[in-house]
Amino acid sequence: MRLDIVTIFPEFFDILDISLLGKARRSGLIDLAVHDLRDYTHDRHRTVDDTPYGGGAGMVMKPEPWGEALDEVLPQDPAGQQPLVIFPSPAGDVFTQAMARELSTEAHLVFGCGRYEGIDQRVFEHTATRARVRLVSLGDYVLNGGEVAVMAMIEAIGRLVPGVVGNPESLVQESHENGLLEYPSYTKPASWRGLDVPPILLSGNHGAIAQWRHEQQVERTRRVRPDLLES
Ligand SMILES: NC(=O)c1ccno1
Repeated sequence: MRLDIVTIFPEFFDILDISLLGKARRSGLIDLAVHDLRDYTHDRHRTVDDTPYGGGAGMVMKPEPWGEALDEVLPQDPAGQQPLVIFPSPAGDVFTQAMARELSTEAHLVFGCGRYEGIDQRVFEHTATRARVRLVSLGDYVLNGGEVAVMAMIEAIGRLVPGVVGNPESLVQESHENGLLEYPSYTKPASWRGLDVPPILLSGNHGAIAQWRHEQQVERTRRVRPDLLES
């Protein structure tokens, strides 16, 4: 999987050199490049924003730097499947585990990190003439920019790329994978500060353990996220 990130804070993504994603990059499972939007400006101040047409508070990201950055990142003649360009936005489709799994099968994802009051609308329109474009939201709240959202999405998507997580079994019983929240987990010691591990987990009866875990998932989901049981 190829990942490109366009941002005015490239150093924000230095953390992607460590942990599972860093290992996936070194093994070649994931090819990631971060691009500084200011490298596509041509004035002394490396300007990426300007005042909004129609007035209003704040600044809007100029289209020209975005156009030149995406000229470099997107294939000029997309022979194969067009890349998917994702712009984090509170106005986007809500990011879910199902979406993460869907996106983990993409060959090339490009993430465009907006800042200020947002990106000139024509960037989305022009990019859609040469790639698939999706606005995606982490949830109903506003961040100062897209970088935090892109970090979360890359983590959620990257870990689902085959080979990134050592034991794929560990991906199966996670929250939201089967529409339910995960069951509670325990490890040694069997008793800690007067709190004991549920005896069923020490029974060695794998069938009974699986049943108990499913019951825990349903109970936790009903208590915390009843909406998941409606879908
Ligand atoms: N809710 C979000 O994903 C978001 C992205 C940028 N600002 O907010």
